[in-house]
Amino acid sequence: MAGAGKSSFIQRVAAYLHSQRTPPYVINLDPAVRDLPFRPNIDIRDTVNYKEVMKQYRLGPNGGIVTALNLFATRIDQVMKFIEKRQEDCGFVLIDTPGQIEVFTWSASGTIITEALASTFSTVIIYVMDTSRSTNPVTFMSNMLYACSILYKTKLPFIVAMNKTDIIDHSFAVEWMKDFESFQDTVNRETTFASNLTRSLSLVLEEFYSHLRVVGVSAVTGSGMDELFSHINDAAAEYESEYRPHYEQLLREQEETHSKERAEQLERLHSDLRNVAVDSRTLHTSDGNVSDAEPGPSGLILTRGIADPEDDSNSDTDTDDHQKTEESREEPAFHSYLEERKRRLQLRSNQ
Ligand SMILES: Nc1nc2c(ncn2[C@@H]2O[C@H](COP(=O)(O)OP(=O)(O)OP(=O)(O)O)[C@@H](O)[C@H]2O)c(=O)[nH]1
Repeated sequence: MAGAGKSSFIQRVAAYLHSQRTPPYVINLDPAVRDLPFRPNIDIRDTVNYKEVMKQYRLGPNGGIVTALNLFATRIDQVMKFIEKRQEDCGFVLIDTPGQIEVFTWSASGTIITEALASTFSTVIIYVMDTSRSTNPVTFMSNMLYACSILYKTKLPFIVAMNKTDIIDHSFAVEWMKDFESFQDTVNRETTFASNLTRSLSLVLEEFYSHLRVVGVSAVTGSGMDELFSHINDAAAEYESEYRPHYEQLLREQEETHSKERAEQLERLHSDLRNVAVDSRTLHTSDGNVSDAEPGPSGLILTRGIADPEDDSNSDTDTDDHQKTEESREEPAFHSYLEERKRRLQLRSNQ
């Protein structure tokens, strides 16, 4: 959520990795952020001018961010190449995303970017939550619903980083997740519609909580980093054992579907060409012989337009008929003309 401390968290994680002598590769995907507490290696703001996008397309702030991300998503191949190049010397790639859930998680470009990354690299989602602003059970539940929807949308290994533990310890939230009664007791103190809904939802989320990795961190003090990385390593291992085979299976299925479609298209092409061949029936091989066999498509193309001497001699078209008739009429006429000329000359010589 906005202001949860995502950018501060990235900065803290990057500092931690630097201290471990494994500097990360950092990408900023938030086009609307004004000041970043870290220097990204790739920054969406270098590619797309968010303010200009808003002006040109007459959009509001969220529309501007979505459009900027759409434009950036068209370059994801290049981003992937940059990451691949740096894979040797960077063990981790940190990606800061826009906070609004509809802008990244539920947008087409957000999905394209996530899937491109997740189909190639060990990808882990970290949901940064503002612990100090989640002490109210209704706000806590909103945060959990956000987290849950991101998990179900991305279907990737997932960690909840409860940030700002320097302000308040996250143990109350962990207790609410583990102990349903304790959460109900807190909610029961309120009788609003939101609290009734929250009570029902907590039942639904029990299953989600049971598989969740939760860690308390402070982007300001840097506490919780060791535990966070232990969770990240677990999550990465989970990616390799469960998600990668799943993605590879999906890729194989996609490839199979494509090759099946290609084969069907080729088959359609063959049968179309066979239909053409049926019309012409008799075909001529390249050596000039007549073949009754059905040709392949290339045979048909090669023999098209080759002249057949027999056809020429036996040609029996309307035009030929017309020429023959004319010639047969012209010959006796010419004879009688010559006869007439001869007769006149004889007459003239006799006179
Ligand atoms: N006390 C305390 N404050 C924090 C912590 N992390 C972040 N903050 C403060 O929370 C505010 C928001 O932090 P950001 O890192 O900008 O949060 P963000 O989620 O990136 O914000 P948006 O990009 O606006 O969504 C800033 O004033 C930070 O100093 C923390 O661990 N403890």
